[in-house]
Amino acid sequence: MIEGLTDVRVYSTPLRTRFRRIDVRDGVLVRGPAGWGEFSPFWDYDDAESRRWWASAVEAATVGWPAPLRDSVPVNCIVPAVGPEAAHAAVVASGCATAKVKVAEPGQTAADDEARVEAVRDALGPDGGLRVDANAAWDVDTAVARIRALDRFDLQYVEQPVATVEELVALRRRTDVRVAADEVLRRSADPLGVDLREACDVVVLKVQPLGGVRAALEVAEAHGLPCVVSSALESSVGLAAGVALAAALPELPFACGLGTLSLFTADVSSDPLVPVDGALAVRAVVPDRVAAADPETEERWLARLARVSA
Ligand SMILES: O=C(O)CCC(=O)C1=CC=C[C@@H](O)[C@@H]1C(=O)O
Ligand SMILES: [Mg+2]
Repeated sequence: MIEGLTDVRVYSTPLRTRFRRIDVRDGVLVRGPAGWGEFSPFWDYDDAESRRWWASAVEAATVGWPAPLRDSVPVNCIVPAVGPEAAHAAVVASGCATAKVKVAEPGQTAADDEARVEAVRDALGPDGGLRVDANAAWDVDTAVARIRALDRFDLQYVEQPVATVEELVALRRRTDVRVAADEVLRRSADPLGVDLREACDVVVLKVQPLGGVRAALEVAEAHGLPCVVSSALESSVGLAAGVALAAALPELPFACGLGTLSLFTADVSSDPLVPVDGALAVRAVVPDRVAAADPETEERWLARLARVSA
């Protein structure tokens, strides 16, 4: 057992829809004097990159989070790379006034993206917030053309359309649509030091990849741009850390990307962090319903935890 921690539980849950090229989400939940924390770096992250994810779990379990400035956090509905009917239904079922749509999925076409985004605009109505996330898939010319086509449906912003800071800067000179930075920040070795001036209008903050709520607050302060807190596709335990960050930010101008439990077939808690009227309550989560992972998954996570926490 790691010092100060009283419980270590491995969870594993199938996703409803393939997302980020995975079908099952798994991770470790740890309990300490301040509550529960989640450690769930994706399997394509190496041990060095996973250290910030571990720091986030340790913060949650041992010291907890800064005092909240609000008691609920508006969230967007997440729409994976599904067909237009399923996209429409996901938005309506969510009750959220804002939606984020995945675009540029490998194997899909520009027409697939446009049909999905059109269906989401239809479901939201003209006043809803509609953003897209390309996960760095485009080059600058492609991004300019695709964003122009998708902005027929009135985009709030486009998240990580191209891969690098330099490309973001070049793109921003050629589009009027707001640009949000995600991967350039969360996968950077130095999230405080990345030069985002001229690269984006919005910063996406994710608690685990940035090393905890306090570390993410420092990143927000360093960049001085409007922030959106998003999940790293976590169980309710990890989502609670995102909600705590969103609740502690001095300003929260946009809905947050924390409405991702709809992608899970089951949660670790009998009181899951799902949006009610488009918002999440700021509260602690107790994982009282952890479905045991298979022995091989359990073994893999405990070995990973031992390496990363060493
Ligand atoms: O931002 C949201 O609404 C949901 C979270 C989300 O999209 C993501 C969560 C986890 C991994 C990422 O590929 C993805 C993202 O790129 O933002
Ligand atoms: Mg993103």
